[in-house]
Amino acid sequence: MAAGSYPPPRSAVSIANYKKLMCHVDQLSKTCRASSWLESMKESSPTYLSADSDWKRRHPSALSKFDEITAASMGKKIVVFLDYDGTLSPIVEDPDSAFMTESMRAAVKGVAKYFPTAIVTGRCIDKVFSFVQLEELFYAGSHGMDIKGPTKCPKHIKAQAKSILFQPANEFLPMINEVYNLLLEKTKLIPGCKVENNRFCLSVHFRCVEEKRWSGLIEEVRSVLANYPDLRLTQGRKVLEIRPTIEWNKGKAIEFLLENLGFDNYADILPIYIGDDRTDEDAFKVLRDRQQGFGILVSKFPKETNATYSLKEPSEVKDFLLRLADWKRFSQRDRLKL
Ligand SMILES: O=P(O)(O)OC[C@H]1O[C@H](O[C@H]2O[C@H](CO)[C@@H](O)[C@H](O)[C@H]2O)[C@H](O)[C@@H](O)[C@@H]1O
Repeated sequence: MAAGSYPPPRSAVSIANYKKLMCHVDQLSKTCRASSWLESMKESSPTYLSADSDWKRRHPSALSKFDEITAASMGKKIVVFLDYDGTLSPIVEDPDSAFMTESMRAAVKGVAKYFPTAIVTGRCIDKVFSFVQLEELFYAGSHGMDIKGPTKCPKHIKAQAKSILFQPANEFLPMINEVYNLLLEKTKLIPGCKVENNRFCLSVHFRCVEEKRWSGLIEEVRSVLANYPDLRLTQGRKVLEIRPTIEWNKGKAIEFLLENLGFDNYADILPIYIGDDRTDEDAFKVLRDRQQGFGILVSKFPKETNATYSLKEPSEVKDFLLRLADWKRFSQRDRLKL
């Protein structure tokens, strides 16, 4: 008998046995779905690739190809997009302690002096602002579902861009808060688990949860979400992320920002996006598909990516940002000398 066929063949199996069988099939498929989540939780993100040398050729260091990047920007306006965790700050166990260094802050401030610069993060804006503390930046929090212009506008930012405020998932706020409370309750007995409210999305952290408890955790999370079909589950670096099912992500957020920065000719912009996680791939893909600008993946290991270039870790991100600001400063000075 084909599993799940309907109506049940009465001659072959009694109704009671059929129900038992269906229950078993249902359990089995739940276990399969949970175990595929479990497998994915065990992997890093995005998926690691084993062969190294070809990857480095396809995604060379943005530092070694710095001249190529600046050459492509000739006659164009560079716009800088920066992910936060794992890009500007190293990954740490406690999400509340993911501070960026003073020298990284100075490097970000340096690029923002010359180029429109945005932080694009899964965090809520208030939280990421408490880490970054730079008023001259655009912020796209909650995976791009909360976009805000700078509170202190550098001269090169057009006035209309300053007032940007866009929140495409507003109607989901009550639901997100309800699910946040349910998840707090459901996971309170799982040692090391932390639920973070990122305003328009939620994070369930399992970095500090013993691996033997991961399957229990994913079951709890999925049991809560079963009653909320308008929310979906994705995964980042040792974190389960819950967000509205709307067609919005970091890629859409950067498209929105590019279109609303107030430049006359959108085609004359060269966006540079630097990020380390799966959610950043949406932004890399937008740039790749539009053949506009460059994605830079931050990773020590080869990973499947839509980024063009790579950087190994936040300290290299800092070097890249410092170099970009220096390059602009010197090229402006040279122009003045002419
Ligand atoms: O888009 P991002 O800025 O990269 O935000 C993605 C998630 O980042 C944070 O979690 C990650 O960093 C933590 C601190 O280093 C680390 O403990 C955790 O394991 C990582 O997944 C943030 O806490 C999450 O809410 C974001 O979704």
